[in-house]
Amino acid sequence: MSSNIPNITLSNGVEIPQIGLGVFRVNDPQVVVDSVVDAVKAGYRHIDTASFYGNEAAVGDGVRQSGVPRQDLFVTSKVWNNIRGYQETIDQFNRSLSLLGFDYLDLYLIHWPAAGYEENWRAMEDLYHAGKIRAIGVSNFEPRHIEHLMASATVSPMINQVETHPYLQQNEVHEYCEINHIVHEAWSPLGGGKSDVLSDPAIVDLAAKHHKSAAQIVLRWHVQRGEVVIPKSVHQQRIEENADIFDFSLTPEEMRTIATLDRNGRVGSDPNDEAFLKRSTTYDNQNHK
Ligand SMILES: NC(=O)C1=CN([C@@H]2O[C@H](COP(=O)(O)OP(=O)(O)OC[C@H]3O[C@@H](n4cnc5c(N)ncnc54)[C@H](OP(=O)(O)O)[C@@H]3O)[C@@H](O)[C@H]2O)C=CC1
Ligand SMILES: O=C(O)C(=O)[C@@H](O)[C@H](O)C(=O)CO
Repeated sequence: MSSNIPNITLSNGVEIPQIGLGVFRVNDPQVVVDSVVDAVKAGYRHIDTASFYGNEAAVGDGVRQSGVPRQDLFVTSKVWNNIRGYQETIDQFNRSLSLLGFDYLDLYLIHWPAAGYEENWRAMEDLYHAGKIRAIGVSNFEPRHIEHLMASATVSPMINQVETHPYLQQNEVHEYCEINHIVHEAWSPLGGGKSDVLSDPAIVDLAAKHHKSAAQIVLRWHVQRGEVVIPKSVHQQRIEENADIFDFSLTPEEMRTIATLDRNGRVGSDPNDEAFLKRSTTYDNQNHK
């Protein structure tokens, strides 16, 4: 099955497929490989991982078993909060590249705005200029974090990946990114399996009206806002379903209806939580939790 997933052009001209497969909390390497292969079969050309997820090697294996050339796939990884300083960032990037079995990355993100992120960024700028990374960005950055970064940066972030779904619409971040030519990428776009958003009556009504699933309505809402989304599933049917959202559209009134669902429905950690940011510098993988 092929799906016509469109690309979005980043500020440096690099194109990123608007839907990618997320693999956070997919711990069994074979399940990671199978999910990546299933996603590519379903038309995905974008995979989102991180050193924190502990599955970069399996993602690389999935890419090599997908039957699609590496250069036709867009792979993201991220540097975690325990990596402090310029050289540590360079070394961590090279560890991720080695685990993935790649000689370049399409996108590399600072995972959270932990103290000293300016130094992480300086290393990423050099890796970008050296052609080891095609695009660089940030994750979980509030506008104030980006403003602070830009005081010393020479390359502007091309993406900001933040928790976003109808119960946490991140409109301030969305507008800031739009004004500053930074693509808004949504993590936990379906609520991370920890939200009631997929059973919200308004979403369920729209799903019935469009003969689509609630997940497809939510993902269509994201893409019509111009966001990149990275839904995670380990089930082939859902992986296919999540990409099958380009044969319908939501009307302006329906988009306005979903806009009214916004509430502080955060399912993950909060970048404004300094205690979390400090604590997270002591973690080196997701299994600390
Ligand atoms: N930068 C950051 O700080 C963060 C980045 N991320 C990235 O974002 C990705 C996506 O976010 P994530 O939190 O994983 O979760 P999502 O919001 O993508 O939701 C995934 C959950 O929804 C279920 N699901 C998937 N598709 C459907 C469907 N069509 N219908 C019903 N349920 C469905 C999945 O179950 P099942 O697998 O059983 O189908 C899973 O439990 C992550 O995998 C990771 O790559 C995530 C967190 C933080
Ligand atoms: O936010 C949380 O509580 C999580 O577990 C994840 O957001 C994790 O911190 C992460 O960044 C995954 O990419």
